[in-house]
Parts: sequence; structure tokens; C-alpha cells
Amino acid sequence: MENKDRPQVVMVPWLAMGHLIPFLELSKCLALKGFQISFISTPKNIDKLPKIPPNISSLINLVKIPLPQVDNLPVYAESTFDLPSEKVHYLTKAFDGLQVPMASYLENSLPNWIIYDSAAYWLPPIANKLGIPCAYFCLVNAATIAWNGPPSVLMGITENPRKTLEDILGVPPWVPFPSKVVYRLHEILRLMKNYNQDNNVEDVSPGYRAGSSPQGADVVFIRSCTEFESDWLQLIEENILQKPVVPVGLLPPSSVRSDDDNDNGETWREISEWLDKQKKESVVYVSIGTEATPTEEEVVELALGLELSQLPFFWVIRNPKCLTGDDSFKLPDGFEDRISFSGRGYICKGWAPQVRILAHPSVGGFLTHCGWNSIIEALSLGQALIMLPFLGEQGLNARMLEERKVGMEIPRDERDGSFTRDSVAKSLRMVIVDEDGETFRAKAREMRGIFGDKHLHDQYIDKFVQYLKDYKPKET
Ligand SMILES: O=c1ccn([C@@H]2O[C@H](COP(=O)(O)OP(=O)(O)O[C@H]3O[C@H](CO)[C@@H](O)[C@H](O)[C@H]3O)[C@@H](O)[C@H]2O)c(=O)[nH]1
Repeated sequence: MENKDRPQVVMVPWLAMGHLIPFLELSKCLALKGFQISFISTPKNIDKLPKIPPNISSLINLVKIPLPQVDNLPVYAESTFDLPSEKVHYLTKAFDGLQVPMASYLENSLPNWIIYDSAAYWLPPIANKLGIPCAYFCLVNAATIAWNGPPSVLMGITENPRKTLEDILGVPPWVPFPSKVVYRLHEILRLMKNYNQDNNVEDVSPGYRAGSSPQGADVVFIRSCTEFESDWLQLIEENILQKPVVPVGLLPPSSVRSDDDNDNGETWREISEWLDKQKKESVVYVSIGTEATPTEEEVVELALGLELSQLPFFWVIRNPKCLTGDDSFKLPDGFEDRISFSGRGYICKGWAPQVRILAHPSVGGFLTHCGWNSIIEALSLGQALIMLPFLGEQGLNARMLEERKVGMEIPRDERDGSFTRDSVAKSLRMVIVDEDGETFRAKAREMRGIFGDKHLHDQYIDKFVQYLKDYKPKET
């Protein structure tokens, strides 16, 4: 078939590694099913993407649209990875500036579908005008969407029944079954601080953006599955979003992603040499994702807790150079020397081949911030979790997973969120080596049956593809 005769899909991910990667994974799935994809992002983000396998590379057209400049956004910053979290709203403002070039791209290409991300609340009206069906691809789980609540409430169209801090800390009134998926006080206080900051810079409130993205879509595709959260999926489809919600499955990664070989395998060779020397299931892999910016105190407690645990560790630290004027990844004095002298730790500053490390037989647990990508990757490999959520919906994910007993949260002070090196060390030992922690390890291995079931998730992709092909646009 000629490429121009294939069904065309335009993908519009948000400017964040944790979004670009799953959008690209979904693009690859569609290309393998015969679709022609236009994957739109800014030049630097496109350049950073994992390599596309040669058998489908001609079916994924990487489209670079330059990011408009806005005040206070450093010129080099094109994704959340390049910024401390308190500056992300400038990136959101710049992203909104893509509306005009995006509209003209769509007018010229007239694809069969547009699949967009949470930040692009302005895309559905453009798609409607052009008569192109559009889908919101939701990269968080259904429990999070349910916690956020109905779009009309988020957008300020109908009254918000959650008025007090107590209301916000409790189970939302629209959740009809018992739930432990709630935020802690320190998480809510941090979210409110960010919300107010964002409100001052962006043209619309973060709530309006979060509500109108699913509201404007013809269908919501979600990276989830009924085997994991059927109650929540049903709740969001029937009561919260009140439109078709189609799970695309968990998109579990293959253990060797093509990005691992961007330097001809040099990085991996060095890392695997170190991992190969460690005992089976003894190493803790530590990463708090691509967005969280811990305070200096948090970094110190984390570092000293790792040391205190006596466990070997692999710690990937987001490149501190990205964080302008910010020294929050300053490690405690002498820490790096002690670690390299004893050979007990591997500190990787920048980007690590996460999936490949998690799949190594020496790794016995994952200290994680609970980003949805990381959770899926870890549980698809049966790794137990030591959870330290920082921002966004990560706290909700941690509650959900603690309930499933696939790991434990590092205890934090309820009000200020502080944690100690002792609690880091204790939690690590509990999940990775203590006899009492065997439940966590066993439950995490069991969860692999859902998260790592390739056949199950291939079936989800088949149904998703069928949905795209069978869709009949509504009469206007
Ligand atoms: O050195 C690194 C760092 C990250 N990754 C990959 O980058 C992704 C990171 O995604 P995630 O674990 O979800 O973390 P964040 O990028 O910090 O996640 C943002 O996006 C997620 C999906 O929307 C949300 O769940 C989080 O709360 C939000 O912070 C994963 O695929 C990792 O494997 C690497 O391969 N190497």
C-alpha cells in the first residue's frame, strides 16, 4: 500500500519525556498496524526521541514545529526535563503558542484522526472546525481522572462540591465505592502552591485545561486496563467523563528500547559491567523521574538513607545543569567519594536506560516517585516498589499501589512532607531484603501477570485499532 493511502493519524504529545515516550510507543503500535503517523513536537524533543525501528520508520513522520519564545522561558528549554518544576508554566504558555502553526498543519494534512495530550485543550475546536475526529490520550490512570472529577467542575461551569480542605483530603463525593486513593495534606498544599503559580502565567487555569481536554474529545483513550482497575474505568466512562473511554492497555515496554543504543551501547556496557558484579536481586534502582525537583534537604536524606541501608544502589539523577540557578541536586559532602571508593553505588547524572536496568537480574527493587510510566515498567518486570511521590498524581498512584501491597511508601511528615534518612533505609531494607517484606516482593511478582502480559496488551491494541477504523463521526 502506498503511504498516502493509509489511514493518517496526527499525534500531539505534551512537551515532557514521560509523555513523548508513551505517545511514540502508541505511534509505533499504530504504524505496525498499517497507519501513517505524523508525530508533532519541537525540534529538540524530536531529536531526543528513541530511534524508530527501521521496519516502521517510513510510517512515522517526525514533524518539527519550533516552540514560540515566551518571557522567562530559557531558550534551551523545550521540555519539562529542562526546567525546575516551578518554571513549567512558562513552557505551557509557549506550548499554547503552537495553536496557529498546528492549525495550519492540520488544514493542509487533513488526517483521519488527531490524538492529543492533556495540555492541548485548544485542539478539539480546531479539529471540529476541520471535521477531523479527535481523541484525548490519557497518560494517567482512571483512578486519577476520577479523583480530578467531572470536567464541568474542573472548568468552573458547575459548582464544586469540594469546598474545604477536609473535602479535598477525603474521598471525592462522586466516588461511590470505598477508596484509599486520596492525597496527603503535604501533597495538597504543594499542589495548591503550584496551581496558584500556574494561574498567574497561563491564559486559562490548570483546572480549565484539565477539564476541557477530555471534554472536547470524541473519545478518550487511556493507558490502562480493566484487569487492573475495572471499577475506576467504569466510573470515569459512565459518570465522570460521560463519553467512550477506550483502554489501550498498559503498553508495557520491551526490555531493550531502541534509545539505549544511541551511543552504540557504550553507556549500557559500562552500566551492565557494574550490575553484573552485584548479587542477584540485591540492587535498588533509584529514580524520581524527569520532572520532580527535590529540595537540597530531600536529596541529602535520600543520599544518606541509601548509604545507611547498606544496599547496593543505582541512582539516576536528572542532569543538574538543566536546572538553572538551582543547586537542588547537591549531594552531601564526601558522598560521591565514599560511594565510588566502596563501589557500593553507581550515580548516573543525565539519562539512564531505565527499562534495561530494571530488567537486569541484579536489581531487586525500585525507589520511585511513582510516575505512571515508571510504575508500568517496574511492575511489568515484577519489581517491588519503595515509593516517594513528589508531584502531580504521584501521591494517588502511591496510595493505590500501597493498597495492592506491591511496595511501601517512605513515611513522610503529614504537614511538610519531610522524610528522614532512617525511614529511607528502613523502607529499602523492608522491601528488598527483610523477611517481613516478602509479601511486597511476592505481590509485585504476581502483578507481572497483568502488567507484563504481552498477549493481553496486544489484544487491547487490536481493539483500539478496530475502534479507530470503525469510528463514524457524529452527524453535525
Ligand atoms: O534517566 C531516565 C529517566 C527517565 N526515563 C524514562 O522516562 C520515563 C519517565 O516517566 P515517569 O516515570 O512517568 O516519570 P515523569 O516523566 O516524571 O512523569 C510525568 O508524567 C507521568 C505520565 O503522565 C506522570 O505519571 C508523572 O506524575 C509526571 O511527573 C520512563 O519511561 C522512564 O523509563 C529513562 O529511560 N531514563
